[in-house]
Amino acid sequence: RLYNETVAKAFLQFYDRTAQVVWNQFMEAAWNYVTNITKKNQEEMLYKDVEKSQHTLYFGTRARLFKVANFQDSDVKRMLSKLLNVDKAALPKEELREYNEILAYMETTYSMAQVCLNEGPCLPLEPDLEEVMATSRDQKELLWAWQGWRDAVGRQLRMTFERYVQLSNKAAKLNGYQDMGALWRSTYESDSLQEDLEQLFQELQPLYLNLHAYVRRALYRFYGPELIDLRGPIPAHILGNMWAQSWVNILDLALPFPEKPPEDITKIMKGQHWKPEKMFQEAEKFFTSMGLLSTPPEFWENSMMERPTDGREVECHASAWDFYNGKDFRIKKCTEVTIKDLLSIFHQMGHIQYFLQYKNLSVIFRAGANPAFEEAVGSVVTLSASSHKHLLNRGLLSQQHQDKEEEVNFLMSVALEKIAFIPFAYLMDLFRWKVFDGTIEKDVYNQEWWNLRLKYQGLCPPIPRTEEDFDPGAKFHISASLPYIRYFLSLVLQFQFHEALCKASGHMGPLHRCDIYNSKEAGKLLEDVLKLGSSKPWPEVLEKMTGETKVSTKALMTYFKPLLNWLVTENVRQGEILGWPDFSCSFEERE
Ligand SMILES: O=C(CCC(O)(O)[C@H](Cc1ccccc1)NC(=O)c1ccccc1)N[C@@H](Cc1ccccc1)C(=O)O
Ligand SMILES: [Zn+2]
Repeated sequence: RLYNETVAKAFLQFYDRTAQVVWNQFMEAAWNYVTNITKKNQEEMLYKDVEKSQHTLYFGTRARLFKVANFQDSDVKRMLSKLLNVDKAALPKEELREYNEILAYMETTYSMAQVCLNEGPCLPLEPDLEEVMATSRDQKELLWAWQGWRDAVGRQLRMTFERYVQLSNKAAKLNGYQDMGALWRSTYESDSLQEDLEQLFQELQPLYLNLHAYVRRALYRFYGPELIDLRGPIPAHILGNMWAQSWVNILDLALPFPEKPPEDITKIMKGQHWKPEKMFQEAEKFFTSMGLLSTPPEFWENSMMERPTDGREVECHASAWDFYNGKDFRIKKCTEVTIKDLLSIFHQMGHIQYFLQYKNLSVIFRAGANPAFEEAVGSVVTLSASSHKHLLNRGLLSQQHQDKEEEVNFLMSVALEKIAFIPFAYLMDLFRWKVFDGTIEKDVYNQEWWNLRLKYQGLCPPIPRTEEDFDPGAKFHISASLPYIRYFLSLVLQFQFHEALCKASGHMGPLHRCDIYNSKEAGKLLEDVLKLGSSKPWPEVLEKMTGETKVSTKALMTYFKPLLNWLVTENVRQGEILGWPDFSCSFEERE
């Protein structure tokens, strides 16, 4: 039967109306589960997931019947093509059930894991183990938390992950993809994605290598030669973060001008009696100050802003939720009153703003132009929110702190967050793409993980690792089957966005002093991009925002230029070796 364009439009309207109901029911069930982890709530979620998959499969198979080639309406063609990928719904019933149980098991194991002190309490990751990793300067205590977490999570997921890979690849093949990595990469609609990513990574290498050498020296000064080799990789447990993905918590050890320490904003927040709700209001106020949309009452009624104290088990990893009814939007976060959590809430509120802006589109287009755009929206606002100009304006700093040396100190704090993150965000999916395409076989998962950690981040595990361990599983996104390359791309994009929004706001001067707060012009530019959702190819959307159609590291390099100059001078002065040439993460063979 020749399906024509008119029929296609009716088909897509029917899809849209039914999808809103089915997706809303699934999101409610998923929300009930992650905010109250019980067997019953898991069963309810798995049931709603099956219903969602049946709906997806019904429309996915029928979308294939349309001869889109001679259709006129580009929206209709784009919508139909997006329906063709049914993801895991392509699996036979029993395997879909097994797959969903595996996904729930991995994510729940991660969320419920704790590390127990010999006699005494067991510590969850948030806030306790993260607090240890951020504040302890005792490498034995850091090792206890680092190893304990990997024993409690990674080791438990190893076998399940192997089956997860098999079923993921089967689902990908049933959708016409080589493997699940190919399916994940397809969301970027680019046939040169991997080459483009490698190019971006290479451009950022000088910045990372100089930061790595400088931080290695700082850690050497504090922990001494028994822990640090000035020509080698850095042990992964002393960087201030469970995964060494952000180094900002060791700023005190790496401050370029220690005689001009930055103010402790967390202390100021606590002194001003900030509460989680006020943190959320502060983030929302940033968006409304730009003329963007405010959150509806449902947001304030239904969000989970703190870890519950009624004994419920919850998933604490922060996330933003769209309930696909144009009204109900939520954030789930186990908020602590810290500057780190305030900035994280800005990031989550960026997801919410995207939901609000595209809520009148078909559900098919209710997504970011690509996943990196989704991640970049909240992060770009964070760049302004964390500027001294903004913090001073909001009463979170008592003075501007902008003499030359304080400026280097500030840029160092941003670099320890953003530049340290680059190789981590890049390798996370380099690892999984290789696992999915079979380059990394299951009997070498852990050593291949550490090969990548050495090659890209210049890190080594603090103690010998075996193939009973599964260290990648100790990171949320791997336990939750969440792609990660979006964060790498977002890191570059957010500076490109920042430059464009700062220009629109009429900002003159260095990028790191720009604050787009209150700028209606920047708000308008952002709004025009966000309300497109995923209805247009992302290069078109990028051009609307920045005038460019390609992701470029230029803005990021401009932002950090003053710091790179200082770092190069400092590293030359110290005679540093950049990188970790000819090193492996070897351990003396145990006698
Ligand atoms: O994981 C996050 C923040 C959580 C999130 O907002 O990206 C969240 C991840 C998530 C959790 C559960 C289910 C799905 C995704 N993403 C969202 O809430 C989200 C993303 C896209 C659309 C709608 C919501 N950040 C990453 C990377 C990062 C980002 C920013 C600063 C530092 C580090 C991390 O912590 O490693
Ligand atoms: Zn995010």
